[in-house]
Amino acid sequence: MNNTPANAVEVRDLKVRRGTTQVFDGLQLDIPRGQITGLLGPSGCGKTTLMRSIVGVQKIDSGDVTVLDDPAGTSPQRRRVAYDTQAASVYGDLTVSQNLRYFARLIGAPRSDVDRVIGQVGLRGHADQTIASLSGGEENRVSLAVAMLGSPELLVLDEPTVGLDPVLRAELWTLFRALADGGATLVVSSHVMDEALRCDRLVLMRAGRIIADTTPAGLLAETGTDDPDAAFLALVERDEAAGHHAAPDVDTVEDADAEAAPGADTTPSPHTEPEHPLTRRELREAHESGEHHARENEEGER
Ligand SMILES: Nc1ncnc2c1ncn2[C@@H]1O[C@H](COP(=O)(O)OP(=O)(O)OP(=O)(O)O)[C@@H](O)[C@H]1O
Repeated sequence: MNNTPANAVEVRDLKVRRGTTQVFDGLQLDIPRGQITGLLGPSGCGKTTLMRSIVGVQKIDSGDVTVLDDPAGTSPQRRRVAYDTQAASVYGDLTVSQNLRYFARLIGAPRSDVDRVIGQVGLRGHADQTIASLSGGEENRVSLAVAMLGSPELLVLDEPTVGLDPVLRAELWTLFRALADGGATLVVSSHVMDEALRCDRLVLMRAGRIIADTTPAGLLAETGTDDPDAAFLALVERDEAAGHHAAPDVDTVEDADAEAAPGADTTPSPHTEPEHPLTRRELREAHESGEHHARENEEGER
């Protein structure tokens, strides 16, 4: 196993089953520090499952996921790794700044971080609005702001720009670049291929496999096109020509609820998604229940 400190994340022989779907069957991946790595691929290819594995909330069957030199999900990472899920995980009846002050206290981030992150996600004008009164895109930006509290070393962002207009998307990518320039490592998933060109590195996934691990320039050069969508299609065709299946076997997703860890908060709420526990949300739950959620990864999915 390569323990190069230059990597923020190392995935070795990862096998993950979700329900009856074998999502990964021996995945290998290195994610370098201080860069923006884009995770791209069609819906269901395993992007979220990989992110969950990196932040340590996904039960794995076998393999190793090493994050910032420790096993994924271990307690040293609680403040060093942030996870922004697809579903915003904030309190609807609190204002933007109340939410951020609350989460800042939980993770021990300086109070001055609250103003900083509200400004960075462009929500200064909405700081005193309740979450329930925000648009979906604004609410997602609050969740992103929560992830940025405490200046984590690794930010894992699941489709952070979904539903945003092109101007806001461009602003957020400028922010991601500034965070990486400041030394942070970002893992960002997206369906939008033109966002791929803003990453330092691209991991293109298909049906639980990595079909390309490259750079934007490498992707375009390798496929002889200047259009990232065409480049991705070319790689998919190449993958198909090599005899790989289009999708993993999916028999049922009926047992999706079985993924909630014992003790996890499964109370339905428009602002939480039990299936995707948030690292900072875990902190909140641990705070509220007095329990330590490191055990979630041990007990995991049933
Ligand atoms: N709770 C679950 N129970 C059973 N199967 C699941 C569950 N969650 C995900 N899967 C399956 O695992 C596979 C990978 O899903 P995952 O959410 O990681 O994909 P994704 O690439 O993030 O998709 P999207 O871009 O739509 O978010 C899919 O086939 C999905 O149907």
